[in-house]
Amino acid sequence: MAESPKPSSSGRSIGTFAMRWHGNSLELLDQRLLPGEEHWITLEGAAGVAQSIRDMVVRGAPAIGISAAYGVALAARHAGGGDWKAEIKQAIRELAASRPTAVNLFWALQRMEQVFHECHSLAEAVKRLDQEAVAIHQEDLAANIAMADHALEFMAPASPISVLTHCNTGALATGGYGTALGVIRRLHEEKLLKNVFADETRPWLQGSRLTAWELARDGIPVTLNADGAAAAIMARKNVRWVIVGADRITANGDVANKIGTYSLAVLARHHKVGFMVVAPSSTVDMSLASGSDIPIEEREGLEVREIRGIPLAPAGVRVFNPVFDVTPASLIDAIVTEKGVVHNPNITGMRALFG
Ligand SMILES: CSC[C@H]1O[C@H](OP(=O)(O)O)[C@H](O)[C@@H]1O
Repeated sequence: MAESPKPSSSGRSIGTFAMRWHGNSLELLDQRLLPGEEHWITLEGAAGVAQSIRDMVVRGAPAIGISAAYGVALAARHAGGGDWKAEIKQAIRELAASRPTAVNLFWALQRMEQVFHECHSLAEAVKRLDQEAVAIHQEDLAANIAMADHALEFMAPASPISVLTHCNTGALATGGYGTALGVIRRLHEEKLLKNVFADETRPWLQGSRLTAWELARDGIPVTLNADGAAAAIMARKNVRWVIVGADRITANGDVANKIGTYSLAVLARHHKVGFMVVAPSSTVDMSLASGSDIPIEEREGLEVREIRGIPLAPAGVRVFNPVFDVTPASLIDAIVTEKGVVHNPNITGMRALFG
């Protein structure tokens, strides 16, 4: 079971699988080095947190938002005391520029900025921004638990099922339990999980390096597969659901998620396998009408050409490396959030839950 945030005796330390908040510093588990090495990085400023998000030391839409919130709290904690307001505003700008697709980042920064504007002194800002960041973290963990409840009630499997998942949506990517992986954890806890097929999820390998590592640590039955095996698995392995996370969900129910999610949705529809998206409401962006409005991050070609410095392609070959894609609502059977389930998502269903 992934760790849940635990306040220390000082009440200032909140720890989970991927991050530890100490009030004057943030520790991040460097996810670039997993599964081979568990190395923690200690950060004392917003710039370091922004760089860690950009470099994917920490990744996963909710975890990006939570880390950014702690980054703003660090900016207040270590403000020089001169023009402290300018320092905090600059920190928010730097964090907002770290990655473009996961709306959780901007949702969290907006919450922190709202609190910041209510503060009349640096001392007040230090205290209240710390409290708000911790609240964002703890609310995300609570949302993870609520989503698992809603998903189990919605799926209501009569006997253990096999599922397939993509990327990493576990404790490493969230406040400490998981979105899609939280549902998978709950299926296992309820003895309703036969097996999880985990896509390796090229090129960054969140599936082989992170999901397989998380699930194996928790004794959850996981089978790692090449991304290209997903179709054969759906054709032959009696998978009941494909369960994935999200980085941004628009007003009509379109979903941006890790590259490869869209093809899984097409395959699932073809093979009559259920397709479920699990994400907290901090991932919903009702200001965008459809998935075509979502900014899709493209990362360095090196991430495809090499792995840890080992060439996998001719040096300098041109690469197209979008790290997210958009799955149309029409291919999604259910979007599960802590506020409830949108079945066969569309603008009406999304508005009913998110206004
Ligand atoms: C609950 S994590 C949501 C989402 O974030 C991941 O992207 P990345 O690893 O690039 O941060 C992936 O798309 C997950 O599904």
